[in-house]
Amino acid sequence: MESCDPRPLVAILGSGALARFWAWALNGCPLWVVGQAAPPYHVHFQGHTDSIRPPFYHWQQPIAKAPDVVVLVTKWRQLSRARDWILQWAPQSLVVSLMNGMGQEEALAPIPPDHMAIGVTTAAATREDATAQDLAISVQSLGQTFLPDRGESNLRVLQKARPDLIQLVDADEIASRRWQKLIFNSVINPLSALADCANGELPQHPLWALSRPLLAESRRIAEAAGQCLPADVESRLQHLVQETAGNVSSMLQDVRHGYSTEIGAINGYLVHRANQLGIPAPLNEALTRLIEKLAP
Ligand SMILES: NC(=O)C1=CN([C@@H]2O[C@H](COP(=O)(O)OP(=O)(O)OC[C@H]3O[C@@H](n4cnc5c(N)ncnc54)[C@H](OP(=O)(O)O)[C@@H]3O)[C@@H](O)[C@H]2O)C=CC1
Ligand SMILES: CC(C)(CO)C(=O)C(=O)O
Repeated sequence: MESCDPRPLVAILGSGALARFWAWALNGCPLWVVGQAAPPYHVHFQGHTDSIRPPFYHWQQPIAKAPDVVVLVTKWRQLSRARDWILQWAPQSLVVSLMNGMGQEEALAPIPPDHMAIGVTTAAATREDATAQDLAISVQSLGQTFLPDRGESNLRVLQKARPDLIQLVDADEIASRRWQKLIFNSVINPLSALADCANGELPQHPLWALSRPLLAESRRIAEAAGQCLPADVESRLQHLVQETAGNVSSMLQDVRHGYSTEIGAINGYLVHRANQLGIPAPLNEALTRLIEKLAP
């Protein structure tokens, strides 16, 4: 029998920290997770632990029904597999990406741009798997999640499910928020990966001396690309570092596990845009090379 639930069916692609975060945050909504690490997931937040067991499919498993919305929260190294899954199982679904970095639209081709809603989140969760059977995350910050408001009713329903977490904003606001997040990641992620420390320890580390010139360089690139960043971007960066103080950045987690990182979509993207615009990006280029050497 057809379901008459008016809420969209959500497929969360990926079974890592952010995927588990959204499975927890949207618990109670019709959703399932697609990935390699099957539930239950234990979610530690503010001294409490919730255990959730969302319906789950392995990547290669056939699904019963196409989802209305796909929430894309894999790492860049797994993006082509996620794209192929969407093309096979959910070609008409709305794809909401909350991945860090830029260039998803190009990387997800041939999925049409009007099937994509690229958003951005400042939520922070760390994967803390004890064993392959004991999967957990620690939520450091609920953050804010911005999605484009293009009149899609499915996104409005999702926003109403978690109005405390999700905001629908116009295209200019999304672009500005994405650039801000890109710039924050371009500073916090490679510096924490090189310093091998949690975000909150960074300001005391000698490598943090690079943060100001790096921020200035990235800001020049953003402005040359037509993005006017808020005047207080530096204090916003410091605030994010404090808010995610206990977090091991996603880039440092990758380096520690010996996985390739998302540097190409973060600092590498800034270098690419700087080259297109004919302006220098020596710090972003140096950091990209250092991280690529650390985690090829
Ligand atoms: N974590 C965070 O706080 C934030 C992350 N992001 C972004 O979200 C995206 C996803 O990041 P995140 O969720 O942190 O990535 P993770 O490193 O936690 O997970 C990445 C992938 O690792 C695989 N995986 C999960 N569990 C295991 C396991 N037990 N053993 C081996 N592999 C496992 C999953 O693969 P599979 O897909 O096959 O299931 C998963 O998609 C990235 O673009 C990131 O930059 C953005 C904001 C905050
Ligand atoms: C906000 C931040 C820096 C939290 O660690 C993040 O997005 C990441 O780790 O990739």
